Amino acid sequence: MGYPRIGPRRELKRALESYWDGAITAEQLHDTGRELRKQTWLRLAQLGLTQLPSNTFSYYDQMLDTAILLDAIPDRYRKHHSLDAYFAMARGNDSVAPLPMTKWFDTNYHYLVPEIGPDTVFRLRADKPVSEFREARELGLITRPVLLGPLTFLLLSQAAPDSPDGFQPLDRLDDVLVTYAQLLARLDAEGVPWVQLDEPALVLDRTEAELDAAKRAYQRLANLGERPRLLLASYFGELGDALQAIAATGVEAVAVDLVRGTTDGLEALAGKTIVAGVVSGREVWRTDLGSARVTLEALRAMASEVVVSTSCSLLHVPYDVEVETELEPGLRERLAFAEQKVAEVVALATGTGDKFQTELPFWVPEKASPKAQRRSPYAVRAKAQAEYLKLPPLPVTTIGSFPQTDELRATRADAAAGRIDEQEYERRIELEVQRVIRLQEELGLDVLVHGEPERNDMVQYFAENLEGFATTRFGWVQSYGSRCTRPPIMHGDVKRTRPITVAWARYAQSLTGKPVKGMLTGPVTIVAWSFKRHDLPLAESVWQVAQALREEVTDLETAGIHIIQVDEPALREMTPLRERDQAEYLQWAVEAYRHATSGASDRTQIHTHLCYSDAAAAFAAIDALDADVTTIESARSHARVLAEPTAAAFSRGLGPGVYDIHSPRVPDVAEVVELLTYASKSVPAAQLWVNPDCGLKTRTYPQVQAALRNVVEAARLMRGKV
Ligand SMILES: Nc1nc2c(c(=O)[nH]1)N[C@@H](CNc1ccc(C(=O)N[C@@H](CCC(=O)N[C@@H](CCC(=O)N[C@@H](CCC(=O)O)C(=O)O)C(=O)O)C(=O)O)cc1)CN2
Ligand code: MET
Ligand SMILES: [Zn+2]
Repeated sequence: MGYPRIGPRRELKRALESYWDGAITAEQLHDTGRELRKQTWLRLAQLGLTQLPSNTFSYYDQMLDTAILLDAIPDRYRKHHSLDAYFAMARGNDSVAPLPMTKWFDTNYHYLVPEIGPDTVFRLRADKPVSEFREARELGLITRPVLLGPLTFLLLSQAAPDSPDGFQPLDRLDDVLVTYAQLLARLDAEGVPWVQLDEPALVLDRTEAELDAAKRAYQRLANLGERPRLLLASYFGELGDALQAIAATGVEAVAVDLVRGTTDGLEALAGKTIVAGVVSGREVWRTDLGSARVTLEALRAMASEVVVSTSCSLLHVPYDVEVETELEPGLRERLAFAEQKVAEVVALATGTGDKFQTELPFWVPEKASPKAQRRSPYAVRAKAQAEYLKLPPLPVTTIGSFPQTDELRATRADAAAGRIDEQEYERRIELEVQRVIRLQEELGLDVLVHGEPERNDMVQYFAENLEGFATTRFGWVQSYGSRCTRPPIMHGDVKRTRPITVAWARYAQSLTGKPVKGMLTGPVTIVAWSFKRHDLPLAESVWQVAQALREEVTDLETAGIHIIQVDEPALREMTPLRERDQAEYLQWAVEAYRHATSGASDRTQIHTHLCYSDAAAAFAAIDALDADVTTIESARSHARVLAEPTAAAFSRGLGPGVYDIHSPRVPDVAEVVELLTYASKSVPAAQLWVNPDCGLKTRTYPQVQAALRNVVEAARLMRGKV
């Protein structure tokens, strides 16, 4: 369905960042891209894959590539040269802000949200799919170009700012289809035998009108005279009601996710090819080949042809487990990354390969745990905290991380390679904590943080310090653009064997008379951004992490930390895609969060932080977390979320972000005052906090210093007024 593209050693990341720094030319960047594509196709062919995808490469994001393919480029980006326009849409520049970025379904991958208006002119710019097809053909390989389908493209786009009320990008379906039809004709003329159209949006709850649109769209494409054969690819869940709509069209093949879905109802696809996604593209356990064969056998009775595949693109897993020589061998042999998964697909198709069975213990659910609850209700705690902490109105704080400098990353790399000993490592981190504390005191912040300099990543760091997780050396997975994470692998029961964050928090607190906020990543987020177990319900894994965090909260309190933040930026991301599954998830997710935090005494203030989340939709869940203070991302959207009735009903501490940390721009005082003035209309002054949108780790010190100075100044101006 698709393959990682960042490079086995993150070659694309390095090339992109060098290009953005002006250190290499566009031609050199293209050379890296070409080489990565070539290596990928050759490797896939060598592994025995007979149907190779193309056009799955991207310099930043496939959604953005599709907007370019259709020439749906907002005017403000048009004055730039094409590659620069592309990166301006992706990252912004001095004169123009980027397109918004958001989560791709329930993954940790982020896409750019195109803008479609009633007047957007669609025009085919087929260069990329055509040239990638030709590149592979020059290597002697015929590929299947992969395109984002028209439904998913429009359903994930946003209405351009000047659109009339009620306009939806999907209203432009007919016009977009004209361009897709031209594209299919163009690919046909190139000799392309098959085209894959990705439609993951069809596995979500869809209205009748949307299902009708899907049926109409694919009927129309299928009825074209000159076209390659069409593979409509669904993934991340079951097609449900969309199955009938698609079955009624003339597409030759349909890909179905048989890891998250079943074969139920697939008889509807009789006469078509079923591309059977039996190897998970989302998790890293070896496939149970025996039960996959049973599934494939069942399908043979339903379809004219069965093709073996992964459940979705392999973009979401690392390249190769063989290079992870430091993993415990007993664990490594149970794992499959992209290369191993392709080998599994080939083994299933050819009927070869060992009959590897993942025999894991069956989990017996424990008795329901008692309700996790703080000792007193919020109002009582708020009073105890106000008396104890004596914070000024509109307290100023940050979200946790300070800039991750090259020196810090080098320090971590030196420690890992044994070039410096533990003592020297700790000395360097102490110096960084001192610098961060001093800076915050100078700037006049009210609640300080230690800056997270010891953490490589907010999830990986905890995983490295808990039992039950393994971490990799090269297992990078793209999160957005050039940014990657190495998701930890949950493979056993999670246990905390020693305090994790306490020593650094205590050290930071010893340097200042102001309160230092302890900093933990929440149970849902730690699990969401890890590879999960498959022998244990998700809720149980999350609960185990919650128990470990609960112990950490108690130790932080004992060490004299009176404000503790437990971040849950992935709370919304892990929400099941279908509405019918959402209530149950929210219940156990919230329960786990409360288990992690409810050991705290009344006067300990619990903060939580959410970002990349549609806070308006999440306010009810946020309220249920029962945290004393919640900080959310809002600067980029000009705090519009606060206009929602759900926000007005929110009765706890709330810190809407006033500094967009995803941009190098420094907000001025007037701008922050304006945001705070707006916020103070819906949030009572006694509840309002002042903070950036998110952590500062991707920014530089000069930016952070200037921005925080303005934020503090704005808060002081506001204190006189509210
Ligand atoms: N897990 C996770 N998911 C998340 C987020 C997050 O913070 N964590 N934030 C949101 C947005 N996603 C993001 C994802 C990644 C990064 C990010 O900055 N990633 C860094 C890597 C972070 C990391 O793990 N760094 C390690 C390893 C650094 C490294 O590259 N080391 C070199 C060697 C360095 C040297 O020799 O100097 C190497 O291994 O090759 C460290 O600092 O220790 C990057 O791609 O550049 C930011 C946001 C949502 N999802
Ligand atoms: C993606 S949310 C980040 C929260 C974390 N405490 C930080 O500041 O980096
Ligand atoms: Zn955040």
